[in-house]
Amino acid sequence: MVEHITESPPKIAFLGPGCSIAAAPVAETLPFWNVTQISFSLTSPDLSNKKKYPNIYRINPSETIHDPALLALTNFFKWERLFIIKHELRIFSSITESLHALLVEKKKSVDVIGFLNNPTSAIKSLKDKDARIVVLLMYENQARKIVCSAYQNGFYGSHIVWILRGWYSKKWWTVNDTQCTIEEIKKVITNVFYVDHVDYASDDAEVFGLTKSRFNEKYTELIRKKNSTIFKVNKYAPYGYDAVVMLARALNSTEESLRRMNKSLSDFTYARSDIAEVIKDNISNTDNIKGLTGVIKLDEQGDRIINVWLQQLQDYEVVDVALYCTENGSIELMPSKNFLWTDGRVPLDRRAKNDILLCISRPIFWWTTSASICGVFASFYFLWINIKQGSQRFFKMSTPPLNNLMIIGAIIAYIYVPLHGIKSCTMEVTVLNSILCKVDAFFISIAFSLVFGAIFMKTWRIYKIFTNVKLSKQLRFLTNKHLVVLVILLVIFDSIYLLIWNTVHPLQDRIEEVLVENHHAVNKVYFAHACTSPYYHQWFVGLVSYKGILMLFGMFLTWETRNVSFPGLNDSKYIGMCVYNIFIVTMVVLPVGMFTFKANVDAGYSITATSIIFCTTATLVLMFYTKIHLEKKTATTPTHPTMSVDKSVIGPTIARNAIGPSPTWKHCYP
Ligand SMILES: NCCCC(=O)O
Repeated sequence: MVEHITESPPKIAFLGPGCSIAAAPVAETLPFWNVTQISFSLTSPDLSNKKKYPNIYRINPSETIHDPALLALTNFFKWERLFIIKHELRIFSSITESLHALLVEKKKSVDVIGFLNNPTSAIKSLKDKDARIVVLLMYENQARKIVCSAYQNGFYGSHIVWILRGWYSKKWWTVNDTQCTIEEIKKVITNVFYVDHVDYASDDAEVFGLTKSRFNEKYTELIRKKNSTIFKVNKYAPYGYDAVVMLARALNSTEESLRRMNKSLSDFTYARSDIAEVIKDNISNTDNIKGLTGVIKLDEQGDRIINVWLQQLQDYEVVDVALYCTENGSIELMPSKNFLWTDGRVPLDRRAKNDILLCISRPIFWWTTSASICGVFASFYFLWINIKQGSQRFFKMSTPPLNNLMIIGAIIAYIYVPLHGIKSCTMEVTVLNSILCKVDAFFISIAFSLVFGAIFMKTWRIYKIFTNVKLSKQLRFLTNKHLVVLVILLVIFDSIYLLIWNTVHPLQDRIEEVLVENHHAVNKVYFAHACTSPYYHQWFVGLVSYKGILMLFGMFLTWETRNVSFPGLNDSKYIGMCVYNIFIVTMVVLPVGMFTFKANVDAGYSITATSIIFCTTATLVLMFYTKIHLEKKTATTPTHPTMSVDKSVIGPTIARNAIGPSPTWKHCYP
């Protein structure tokens, strides 16, 4: 620029330069010499700033002309989630600003990722965010880097769409300046769109002696004769032609205007701002003249108004598939052209979501329900035996009232199993399910208190009998009535706890996301019904803690009385087995079932239901079947209660109390 300015004759106007990063400083400086500048290829939105660049006029449109066209393209395919990758140059930052503002105004989700030299982190970020629709704002050499990095990082496929600027050279991916081969790059650019302002008029009218087809022939011929590694067909060539035409016309009309003022263009010096103003006026007024690129219309910023092509790369050839009409915002589809997609479908802007509700399968539900029904019948049978045989020695010694409570607990536990699995399996929360949630919690909690509470009380009494010196005083509080009352107190405590829980933070049915499977084009999201409440975990831990403490204490008592062997306390061994059984099921199997439920509803429910049925049945069998068996056996061969205690194991205290049936024995086993 300085060379041109300093060399004679004085320059009235500049044509170019070709790239915004070179043109911006020129455009900022030329006004000091009163020189006008015409652009045929500068697209930076910054150059529309008339305060900063008062002397530049663009025969070509600004990049912002593509924004509404790109918006229309995304609307056409219902893409709402977009990613912009920009090269950190001023031109692309300003393009990004205007595009981002428009997309956000239209409620699109837009994520902008910038890069300077190494595109790897940008690509990794796209991959992490599962980007699908990616707009590239960069020169083509950087686009090749991006695409190569996408290949190297496996970020490509039929689900990804790239939207590029149409001013890249025709086969821009064939330039070998990356670490990828052309074939590798071609694997990435399977779904590519260009937004590209129109470069030729629709008709073949003559402009200054040349039609567009003749111009194109001459231009391509010229390029062909040149060194093909340097000279490539540039889409701005007809704009260059039109720029010269427009400038020539403007200078002609300027001369006319100046003549009326008794001035001439030949009077121009760098100090003649008056002449510069007339030139600028005449450029601004060259509206609606016909050029090779169509009718030339400039907006108030001196930028060209023109339609935009929406093009698609089909079989690695650019195809005009639709025309965006800038003035009315409509899209005109090209009748003979279709959008083509590598897998035959329009890619989605995000993984499709396929919601699947997991339900307990019918066979599993019916199997467990059948087992529970059998359990209920067995429980009633044991209840009947317990009541009927209550006066028989072995039943009587095992505390029939506690046994009754235990059987009632077992029945409730059995009923819990189908109740837990019967919840309606629809994609909506129902009132019935919420009621079942609450009932479930009451059932399992009360069942536990009745079954384990009864067993615990028995163990406790055995422990007291064999470890307490002042047995007579203590046993007054270990009568059947007292123990039954204690079990009922546990049930009351449970009920109060659950009532408060459900009043303060009611348990509700909810549909929870339990698993997400990421497939290429679709996200399978699995849901299941779950009972939950605010502060669920805190409430749950509270309930389980007190039951856990009771259970640990029960374990301790069972361990302490493990060597007691006395036919009068014939079920102590079985009580111990029940306690271990309940402990393992409650502490290990049930939590496994709860956690498995999240990954596999059927497996989770099966584990939970089976463990409850097994644990309850084992308890009933151990506590009652053995007694029935013993009762039958002793009915045929009468035996006399004897007591044997392994003194070395149970220690002196137990041994001392275990010398013989105490007079207070009757208090305990009336
Ligand atoms: N329109 C292609 C060149 C971009 C620019 O530097 O203005």
